[in-house]
Amino acid sequence: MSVLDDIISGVRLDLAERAARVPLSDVRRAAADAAPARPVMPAFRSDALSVVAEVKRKSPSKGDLAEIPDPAALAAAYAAGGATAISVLTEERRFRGSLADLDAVRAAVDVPVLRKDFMVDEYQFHEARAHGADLVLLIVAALGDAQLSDFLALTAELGMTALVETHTAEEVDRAVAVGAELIGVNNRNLKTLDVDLATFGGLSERIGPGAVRVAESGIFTAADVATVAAQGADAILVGEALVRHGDPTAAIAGFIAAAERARA
Ligand SMILES: O=C(O)c1ccccc1NCC(=O)[C@H](O)[C@H](O)COP(=O)(O)O
Repeated sequence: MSVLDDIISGVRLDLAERAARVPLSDVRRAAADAAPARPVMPAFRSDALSVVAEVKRKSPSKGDLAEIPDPAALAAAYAAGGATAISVLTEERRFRGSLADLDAVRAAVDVPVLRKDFMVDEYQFHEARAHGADLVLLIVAALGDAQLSDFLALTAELGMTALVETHTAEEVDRAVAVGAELIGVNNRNLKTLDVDLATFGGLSERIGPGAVRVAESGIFTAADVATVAAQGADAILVGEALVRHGDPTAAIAGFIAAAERARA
């Protein structure tokens, strides 16, 4: 079983437990009653590099990263540095995230908030919206074609935007074919956890100019940002480097400046 399969097994167990406590009909109602999702794409289509800054306590590849006792304060620091969106890991077993983190972050910032999880069931989309998510993650490797298309449609129906994550040429083609507007290339292979920053560069052109291109994972330095920006990244998604940084506000501002220099 791959790491991704293993994570998804745990996600399904936790989901079954939540669904037994709160039926889908209640979650649907809560989603319908939630404040509308914030617009996402205009900010991502601006000329400057967009930074999606992640609240990440722990990961399967690195173990414990940071305590983050106050995710709202961290998110506010990210927004102050110019983050375009905040990614909140809500998976509990492997990342020590929670829906409570999502609630806290959504209440603390005005920028859009991504529910970063392993979305495999309709329930999670209504749940994401009920907890204020403006974006959700769709991992192409975890979904069949019909699911990918249905979940993209459900995301839009709920007023949210999908970040459609890929790692191979075939997955990029599937993301483009389904009409994804925001396509991520994860430099981390979720089956082996190997990280190779060159993955983005190898797939960027294949995405083409129609979608916003997001370079995800393994980005630590201004030089890393310059590399992916020169390869066509419109946005970066960064977790570990920011949660371990003493001054995440300055780090994000530095990433944006590095991209500007690389493109000049
Ligand atoms: O981070 C992991 O180890 C991981 C393992 C398996 C599935 C997903 C995983 N991470 C989710 C992410 O995509 C990253 O948190 C995100 O791209 C930020 O990565 P990084 O900047 O390298 O922390």
